[in-house]
Amino acid sequence: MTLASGEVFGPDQPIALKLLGSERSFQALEGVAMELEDSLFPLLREVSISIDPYEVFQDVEWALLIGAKPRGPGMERAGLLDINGQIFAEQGKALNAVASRNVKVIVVGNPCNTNALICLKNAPNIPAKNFHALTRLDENRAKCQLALKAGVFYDKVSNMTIWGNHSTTQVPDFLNARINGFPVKEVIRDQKWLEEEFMEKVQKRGGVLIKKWGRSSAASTSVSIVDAIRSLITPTPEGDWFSSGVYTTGNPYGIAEDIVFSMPCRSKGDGDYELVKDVIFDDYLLERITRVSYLLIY
Ligand SMILES: NC(=O)c1ccc[n+]([C@@H]2O[C@H](COP(=O)([O-])OP(=O)(O)OC[C@H]3O[C@@H](n4cnc5c(N)ncnc54)[C@H](O)[C@@H]3O)[C@@H](O)[C@H]2O)c1
Repeated sequence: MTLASGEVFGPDQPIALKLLGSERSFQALEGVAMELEDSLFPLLREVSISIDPYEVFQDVEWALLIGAKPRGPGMERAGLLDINGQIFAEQGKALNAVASRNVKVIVVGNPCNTNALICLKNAPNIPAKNFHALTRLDENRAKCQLALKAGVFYDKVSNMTIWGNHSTTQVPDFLNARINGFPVKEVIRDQKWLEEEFMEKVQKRGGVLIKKWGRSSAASTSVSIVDAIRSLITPTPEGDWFSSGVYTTGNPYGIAEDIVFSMPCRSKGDGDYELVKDVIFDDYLLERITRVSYLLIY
């Protein structure tokens, strides 16, 4: 709805929404398409549905890969990876064959870092830099927790990096984050809270929400997808940055090459990004980043 309303790509940019479904979700998607059509969005010029990624991805400029099989009771992580690996390998091949050469791909379906890596490996004709794993929801959650603790509005929290994976092993970086322009540690003088409560709250928030609500977050996830797109098509405010799970080859931090890892990014607003160089590390942060990059490789 937000995409169709013009709030993301601007009031002068007509859009076509192509929805990729599975056989099981086709009817539900027809319902979604009806909702979109009946909303009479002036910028929405086309809504189409298919279960064939080669049809849906034809010439697309933005691909939001959300559909994935959730982990069911008793299912091993390896089993989930196997099923989702096949989905994202097929979608990567289809993007490689028919999407715009400039397509930006945001992988939401979990495990999103691994799925993004599988997808980009199957799309060798599209720059690996164009693939993102969504960690913006984690960034937003971290900003929210810091704002609540400091008693400020959340827009006062900046420079928030999520390092690593969209999972409980992620590293929310309170060393580089700022509140009202000051280092977090100068505003929240409670190292124990930062190292223990804050980290755990952000890492486990998704799971806690599922327990309470009975399903995974939907509203805040869609807001974070929109935030992630906006961050790539709007110049990043001076001195600030955003987090995204991106391809590590050539990274300046010493993180293992050839994986997808959430790192701090800046954009000129042209859809592209560069990694931020002026971040600082201490032993606590380095040790945690090393641990999560090790977990992603092995
Ligand atoms: N990265 C993040 O921050 C984040 C946040 C929330 C959810 N997620 C993940 O996003 C995914 C979707 O979450 P959800 O709550 O909407 O799950 P869901 O189970 O409600 O919906 C998944 C949908 O994908 C469809 N689907 C399955 N395989 C498909 C395929 N091959 N092609 C097209 N569609 C397919 C299913 O039919 C279903 O309708 C999950 O993997 C979830 O873990 C990630």
